[in-house]
Amino acid sequence: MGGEWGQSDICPESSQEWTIQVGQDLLDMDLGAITKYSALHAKPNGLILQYGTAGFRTKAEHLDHVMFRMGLLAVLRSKQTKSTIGVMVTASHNPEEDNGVKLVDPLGEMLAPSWEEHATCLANAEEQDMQRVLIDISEKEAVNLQQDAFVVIGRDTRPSSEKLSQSVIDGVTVLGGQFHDYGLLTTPQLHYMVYCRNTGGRYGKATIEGYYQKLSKAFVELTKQASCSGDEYRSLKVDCANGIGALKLREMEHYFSQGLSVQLFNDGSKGKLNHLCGADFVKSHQKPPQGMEIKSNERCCSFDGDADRIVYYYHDADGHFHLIDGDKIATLISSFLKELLVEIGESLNIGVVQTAYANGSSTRYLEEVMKVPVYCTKTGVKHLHHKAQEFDIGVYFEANGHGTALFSTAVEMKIKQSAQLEDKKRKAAKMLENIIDLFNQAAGDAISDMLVIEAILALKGLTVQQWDALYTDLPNRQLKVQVADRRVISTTNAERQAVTPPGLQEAINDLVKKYKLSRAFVRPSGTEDVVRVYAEADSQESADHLAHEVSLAVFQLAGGIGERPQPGF
Ligand SMILES: CC(=O)N[C@H]1[C@@H](OP(=O)(O)O)O[C@H](CO)[C@@H](O)[C@@H]1O
Ligand SMILES: [Mg+2]
Repeated sequence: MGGEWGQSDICPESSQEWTIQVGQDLLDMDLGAITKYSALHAKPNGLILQYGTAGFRTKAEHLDHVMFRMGLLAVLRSKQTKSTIGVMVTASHNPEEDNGVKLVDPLGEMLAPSWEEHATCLANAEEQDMQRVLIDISEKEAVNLQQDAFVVIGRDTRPSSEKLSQSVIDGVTVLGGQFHDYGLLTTPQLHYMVYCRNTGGRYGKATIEGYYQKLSKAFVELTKQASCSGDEYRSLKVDCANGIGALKLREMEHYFSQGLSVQLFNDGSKGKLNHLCGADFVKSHQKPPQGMEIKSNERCCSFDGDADRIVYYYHDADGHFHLIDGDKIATLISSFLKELLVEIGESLNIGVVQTAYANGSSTRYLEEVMKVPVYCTKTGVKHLHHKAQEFDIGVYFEANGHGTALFSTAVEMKIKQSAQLEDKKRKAAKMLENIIDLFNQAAGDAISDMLVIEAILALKGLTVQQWDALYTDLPNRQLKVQVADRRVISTTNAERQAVTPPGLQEAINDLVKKYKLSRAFVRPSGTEDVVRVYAEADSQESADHLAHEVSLAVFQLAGGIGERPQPGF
């Protein structure tokens, strides 16, 4: 995982005379108090962490200082944006012993890139440099320290999360920020709270009740219109990864029970968080979670540890496992939305955003059958989210099940005018209005996505097998390779081609040529200290061979350490 020990080369040194430049309002920061409290959350000497794809993540025992400092940073960001900022304590699908933290920007989005750099500098500053770094950030970002600050905090169910979120609160308070601690929340619920608070309640009420009511009302309205409402459509098995999703789904289920009954598994009452269960396990092992009994053709889904990802699956009559991942979820959602737009008769544009991990069959189906434009961005939802904002309706999903749909103000305006439309169009517009309310537009959300999917399946009268049959995934394999320094690999073209080290891309090109319908790429992970390898081909055997051969090329050309990658999985 992310933690490294050594010298930080990330933060520029500022001038020795910085004290002279400090304006009067900077001195208003109670620097003495910061130093005093910071010592209580001391940084282990030499520990260096990087704000990665999903914030900071490492072993929980190394994170106390990071939490305190992210409390400080959230206050500065709140003052600068004159908005509420969120801080979420979670390590999502990573093991229970890990933890992590990420900041949520005013519209529920991921932290802006320049502030990610500040986060890294602040987290890595040695005690004696803390004041300087804080002042540097305030100066660079022209933070008005007189401004009020408000921070909202949420945490997952990890044993370490409560204490770590208290350290965030310490950081917020020492810089004079106000806060609201929501306690246990899913990550997307915290994003929702931030979005609500910064849009004057227009998006919804910033309470857990407000979240449950908004989504459930939309879901119940939608499913009322479904003509197929047999039991088959009304029950779903949910693997909650022994995480926060179980608590929140249990609280919420009675709000929507007239439209759907959920049966919860891995609800945290006995098993360990993310252990042999959850969306990440199911997607990467391509097998069902432990602790869930699946009868043939039953519709099942898995959340990850902080409930921002979801994948579906079922066993066919022969007992074969079928995974329905984020790509197929995006396909179902975008085809439904496209049909609604056609019915309403509006020429609004719709686009689907994926990453290099999207299965080749999904991209082909979307482009060639559905005639929907598809775009590829770098891994990490912030990239997909950003791209999706360019469309009237932007649907984005990572193959691992993290995603949502975004709707522009143009769409919302058109729907408002729908009262003047003829009957059939009005019905479609009403449906679209409810679907918009059902999506969490601040972030990918397992609970919200689950309800969207369930509503669409019911409205279209689709079984899980019919959904799965939209297209057939190309067999694929993902592997990890250990190297001394994964930064030796740099990529371009939305991570689909390696630029360095020299010779690596040429080697991959030669290997790919040996297989049919094949594709492969490598990239350094943003959340683990590994290089990820992805390969797909016309058969599982070929995909496995190709992935193995590419792993060997990485090992040889990018400074592999430990044992050479072995064939077989
Ligand atoms: C291949 C893969 O699934 N990568 C995941 C993983 O990122 P990496 O940078 O690959 O470690 O964690 C991210 C955060 O949860 C998620 O956004 C991303 O999709
Ligand atoms: Mg997650």
